[in-house]
Amino acid sequence: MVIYFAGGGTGGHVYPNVAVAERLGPMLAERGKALRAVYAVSDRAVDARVCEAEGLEAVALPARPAATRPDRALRFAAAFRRARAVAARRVAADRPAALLATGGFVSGPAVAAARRAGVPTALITLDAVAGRAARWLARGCDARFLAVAGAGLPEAKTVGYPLRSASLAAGRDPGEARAGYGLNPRHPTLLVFAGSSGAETINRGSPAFFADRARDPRLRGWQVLHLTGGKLLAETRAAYAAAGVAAAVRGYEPAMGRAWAAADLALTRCGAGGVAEARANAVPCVFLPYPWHRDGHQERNAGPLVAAGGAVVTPDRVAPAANAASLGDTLLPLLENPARRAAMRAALRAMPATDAATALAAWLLGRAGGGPPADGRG
Ligand SMILES: CC(=O)N[C@H]1[C@@H](OP(=O)(O)OP(=O)(O)OC[C@H]2O[C@@H](n3ccc(=O)[nH]c3=O)[C@H](O)[C@@H]2O)O[C@H](CO)[C@@H](O)[C@@H]1O
Repeated sequence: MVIYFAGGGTGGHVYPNVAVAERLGPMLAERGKALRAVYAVSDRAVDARVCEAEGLEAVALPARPAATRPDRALRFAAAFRRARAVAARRVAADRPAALLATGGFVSGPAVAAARRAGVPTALITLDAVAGRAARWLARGCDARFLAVAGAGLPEAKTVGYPLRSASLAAGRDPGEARAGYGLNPRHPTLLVFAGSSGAETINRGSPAFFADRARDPRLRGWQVLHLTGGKLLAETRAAYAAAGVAAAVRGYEPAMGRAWAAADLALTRCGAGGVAEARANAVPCVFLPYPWHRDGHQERNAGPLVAAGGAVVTPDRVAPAANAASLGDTLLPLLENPARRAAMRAALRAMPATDAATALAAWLLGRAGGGPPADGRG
């Protein structure tokens, strides 16, 4: 059975689809059917990298993000039509039984092509704020789901965020995870990363924070696992070395569960995926929201974790020196206080669990006409 999964432009739009396919495969197998998952992604390098690493069958659509400037609107419309035409050709050839979209600018043309071909479509809005594009897209889909209640699509059902197994720390030993990165298995570890693409402000700000406090006894023993997103790899490595901090600096970790398992605390953005993983893995966080979004969705994504007492939010002040100074007020009190970190971890563990991947897989199965399991169970 062919199912289409649309969403791309960043890892945060592809991985939730992988999570749903992971659940749907066994459900179909129980019914004597095999899943062929086809991922409609963007033609950006970041999507190609994720699809290659995950071994996904991908259709790269030449879509572009919606333009806010009027002089770019024509270019957006032309790219939309081109991407829809590519998607339509593939949909006609593959005849998918259903399509799930996670948003991002490739979802629009993919959903449009599927609808014209009569394919049932669903949208999951991952962020705590449904932007203009998500609201527009939602109108064209047969079913609407939310990862976070109150995101601004009143008729949508809240199911939580679909998490793939590779992003879960469960079953991994923290000491072994640290040793796997060449770190001391017994030392406390700060995980630093900025979503799927990395951020120069965090890649520079975190080493600057440690450099400013090179001899501070409160940081004694701490080591860092820093995933740069491929940006400034050599510079970040050199900056930690100059600050005298034991650090494993990597470009990208395909199985984030390993990194979460190694972590006692995380310094990160609050993209929908990062927040959901921090919560599921019960890792306390200092969140630095992406500073250039106008709708404040990253701050809102972090809201439930902050309200539960499992995370704090502090603005990304962009300049490394400014971030190094402000992290002194937010990160330092957590680094030096194991009891507070333990309380934050407990607060995250107490948050209610969801299983969005199963809920979405069940919708796809129902709309695709999966039928009952072969052994007759309902
Ligand atoms: C700058 C920007 O606009 N970011 C948006 C983008 O985030 P983006 O895709 O960057 O971030 P998310 O936090 O949603 O997801 C990142 C994913 O990448 C994974 N990962 C990260 C680093 C690594 O080395 N390996 C790895 O696998 C994480 O485990 C996570 O699953 O889409 C999200 C979902 O709409 C939004 O909330 C974010 O605001």
